[in-house]
Amino acid sequence: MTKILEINNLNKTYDKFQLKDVSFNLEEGAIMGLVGRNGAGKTTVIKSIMDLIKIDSGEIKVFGGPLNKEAKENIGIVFDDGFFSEQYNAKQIGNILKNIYKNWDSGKYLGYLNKMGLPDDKLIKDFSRGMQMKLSFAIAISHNPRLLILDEPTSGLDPVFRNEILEMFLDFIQDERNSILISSHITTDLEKIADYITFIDDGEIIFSKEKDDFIYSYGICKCSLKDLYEIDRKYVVKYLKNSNYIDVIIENIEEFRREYPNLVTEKMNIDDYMVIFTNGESI
Ligand SMILES: Nc1ncnc2c1ncn2[C@@H]1O[C@H](COP(=O)(O)OP(=O)(O)OP(=O)(O)O)[C@@H](O)[C@H]1O
Repeated sequence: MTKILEINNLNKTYDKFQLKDVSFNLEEGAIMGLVGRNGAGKTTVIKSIMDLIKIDSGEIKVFGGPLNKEAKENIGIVFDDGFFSEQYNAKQIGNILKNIYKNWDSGKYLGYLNKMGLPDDKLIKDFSRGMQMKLSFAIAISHNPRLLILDEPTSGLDPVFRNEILEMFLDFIQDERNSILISSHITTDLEKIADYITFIDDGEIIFSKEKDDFIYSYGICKCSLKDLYEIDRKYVVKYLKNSNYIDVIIENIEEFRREYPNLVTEKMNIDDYMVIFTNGESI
């Protein structure tokens, strides 16, 4: 598989925060969800990829090479904060961008505005947040990028809006050449559309793997402290004490179920993993 994005041993230090040897890859035709709690480093990774901040060390390749002008033309980016030109309407923005992007496709842009029910004559400052996000997406996609990078694109949107946007993401990767890197706190969205999940915690990658691999290899065991001490520690990623039981992240869940048929286990989801991992203890 061709790699669209390769990040190797990325390090970046702020006063009180560090990205530590961050490495992961994104393949052609795939959607990768980047998850982690507030302040884990997701936006810092995205800014590093886009060369918006100076990194300390590491190597970042897009489309197999450095982020040059041509590579930038092939990336569409959506950040969650604010809109760059609120005093314009969507039509005026299209006219500006067609002079900036070599591959700007006016027909596609107007088609997206239409499909998303966005008026082209209303000032952007009068758009709702959902409308602004949809417009950001239409802009990001209308210069025919091969890689979309989206930082919290669905936060603050209602489920109907979110669903429409998720459908557009799936549509975007249909041709199997395009890829998406999407950071989100709405892990249920990622469970719906992502092929890969990368979990970052306190500047470190905890795992980066296929979503199906995540779902099938991990599970939760709900047990007592006594049970916990009887479980072979090779299965235990972390555990979290609750008021009257313990949640344990179990690795290699199928084998675990065969070895401990009497213990109660449940399917793992990304939210549970993040909560137990970040608040829990190692054995
Ligand atoms: N310019 C900066 N100077 C100093 N510290 C910074 C700067 N930008 C970000 N940080 C710190 O780096 C850490 C990671 O921030 P980042 O925005 O990457 O997290 P995030 O995972 O995107 O969080 P969120 O989900 O809340 O958006 C935070 O502790 C933040 O305060």
